[in-house]
Amino acid sequence: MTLVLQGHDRHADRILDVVRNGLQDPGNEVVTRSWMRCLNEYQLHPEHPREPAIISSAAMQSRFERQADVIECARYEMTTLYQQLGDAESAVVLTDTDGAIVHMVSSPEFAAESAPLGLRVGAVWSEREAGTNGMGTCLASASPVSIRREDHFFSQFTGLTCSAVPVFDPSGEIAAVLDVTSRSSLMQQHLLVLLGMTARMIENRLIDRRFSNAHPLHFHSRPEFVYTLHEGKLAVDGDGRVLAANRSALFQLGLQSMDEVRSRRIEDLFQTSLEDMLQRSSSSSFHPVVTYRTNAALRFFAVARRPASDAAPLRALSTPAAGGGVSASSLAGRSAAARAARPAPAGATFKDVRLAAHLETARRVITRQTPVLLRGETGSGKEVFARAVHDGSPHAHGNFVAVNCASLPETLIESELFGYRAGAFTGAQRTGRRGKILQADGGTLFLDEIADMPLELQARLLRVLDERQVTPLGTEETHPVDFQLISASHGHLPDLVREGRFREDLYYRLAGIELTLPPLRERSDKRELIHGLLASESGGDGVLSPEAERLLLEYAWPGNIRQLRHVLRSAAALADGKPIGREHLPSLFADGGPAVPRPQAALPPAGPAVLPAEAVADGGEAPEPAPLPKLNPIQANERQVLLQMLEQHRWNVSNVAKALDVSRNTLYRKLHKLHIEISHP
Ligand SMILES: Nc1ncnc2c1ncn2[C@@H]1O[C@H](COP(=O)(O)OP(=O)(O)OP(=O)(O)O)[C@@H](O)[C@H]1O
Repeated sequence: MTLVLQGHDRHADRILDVVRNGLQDPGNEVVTRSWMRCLNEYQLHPEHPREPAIISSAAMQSRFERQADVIECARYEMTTLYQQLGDAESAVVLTDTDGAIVHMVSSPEFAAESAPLGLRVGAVWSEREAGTNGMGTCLASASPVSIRREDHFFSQFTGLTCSAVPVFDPSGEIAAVLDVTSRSSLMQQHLLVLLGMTARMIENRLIDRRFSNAHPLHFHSRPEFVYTLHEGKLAVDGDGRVLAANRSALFQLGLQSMDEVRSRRIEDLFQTSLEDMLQRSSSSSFHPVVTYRTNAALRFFAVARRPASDAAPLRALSTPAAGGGVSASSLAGRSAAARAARPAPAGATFKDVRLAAHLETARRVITRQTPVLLRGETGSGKEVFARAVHDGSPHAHGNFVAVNCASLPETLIESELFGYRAGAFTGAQRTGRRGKILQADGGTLFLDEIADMPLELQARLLRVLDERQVTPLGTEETHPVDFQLISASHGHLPDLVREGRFREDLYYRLAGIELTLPPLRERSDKRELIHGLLASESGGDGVLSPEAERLLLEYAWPGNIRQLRHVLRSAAALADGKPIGREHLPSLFADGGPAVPRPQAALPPAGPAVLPAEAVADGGEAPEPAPLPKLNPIQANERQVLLQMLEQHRWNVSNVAKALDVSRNTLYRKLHKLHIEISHP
């Protein structure tokens, strides 16, 4: 490793000079004060570097035990942060309050290179031992710090840059330090923000964990911030007394310390009782209810719940019913059936070099519970890819549950995702319904077109991802859930974040790793894909003439694999057993020409295969084409027009939406209503 000692005399001189002659750069006060402590208090000298102090593994055991819940709460967040950084020459590190490293996430290469410097579990990074450094100086100053290369007291660390933030426990004491140590000194400001967010997530988890017998109370002065990282969070006992609060709660209540809030009653803080809040929260399906701050007459929006430890077993929600309720045991049975019956799409191939590498990466990171965000043009195979990741993952025995956020009516997304109790709202099924999130428990949840999720639901989803538990509408029961998350978008989410249409914190949550799938025209396995799909669309006896093959290989495929599948299906039907030639691929290759004709023989009367939405969403058995439900003459006409437009635009929904001047959301809803299936052949 090139973390060099070179120039250490000059480095030492600079430190001694600054300490003796006072501050030259007021911006560096934290560093200068640390240098002073190192020299005067700890009697360290920059010219006499020390060997890293390492605690024996026997002694570390008791530290692990002491810090067990903090480490447990931090483990997942640290892995997520590491994936987000995408910096192979960095480590995310957690120390206890003595500066001893208790957990670390990094690449094996970086771990091996930096271990001799003491960057490993068991090493102590307090200022007393290691001089000025991210972890030690954060502990000493009890505040976030960035220690860049030459800020380090000892020259052996000047190849590194560290950013560190304190993690507080529910009593307001520092419980740990979270640090990123990297060779790169870029983006420190950005890094401190990310670290701060991660620390808050750990702190919130710690409250849930240590106070699982208490009533959680979430609040904020703006309703859209309830259930987010910015919310105030209190743990309240059965008598309505506050046991713990997060930092945001103190800030919003205008209090300085935990002592000022501990043992205060809910009535003192919000002019209402805990019972009243619980009742109103429950009857509002856990949408935030208004409440007031006593003295400052401030208005808050709040949700109170029963303790997580009271969570009812899954059975409470699961009535076996034709209408969608599914019992835990029947779910297990269905899960097995789904696995047996769920084939990879016929002709599926991932041999393109980029795609194969992405598949490998996604399969690797998903085992570490890192969420995967897929980008790719419409029809490029994001769902098929997600399914392949699921099938090769440790959760493959569970369900693969796909939810298309754009195709669900806004009013239904919430109940589809979270489920509901019988009679939770007008129109609810008599038996209640398990939401998609619960269906994905033990398996994989695939959120397609995530950019179309309404903002209020983004907050609820974020909460589920943070807390790993779900509360169906109309109930107070929380159900722990364990699922792998893959989401997809063909838009650029950071742009939407910038425009305020997508929550930044949710984006970071989803994008543990972000992979862009190549469009069909760029895939190196195009030939194989064409032949595989043709075999499946023609029942195995389709043959391409050399000219047709060349045309297919050269075409730009704006609708990607979905379009290719449709074209091959039409061509196979038109050729009727003969080799497919140019004449069977009509106007597709005349630029801007009319649509590819769809042969009646291969399809139901009014268009492509029509599947009931339910049949395709859960990754269940491969569905049979269903008979077209009865439509009135106006609907039938509308349906015909839409099918024609889809054909003209090669099944590119965005382009059709543009041509009709409606949002994609509206168009998806319309398609759904008219039983036009888009995402599958
Ligand atoms: N690797 C593949 N091999 C064979 N067929 C594939 C492959 N990937 C996708 N397909 C086919 O392409 C079509 C579109 O795939 P998919 O629904 O996964 O795309 P998508 O990117 O999720 O589309 P959208 O952006 O519209 O949601 C489906 O018919 C699917 O079976």
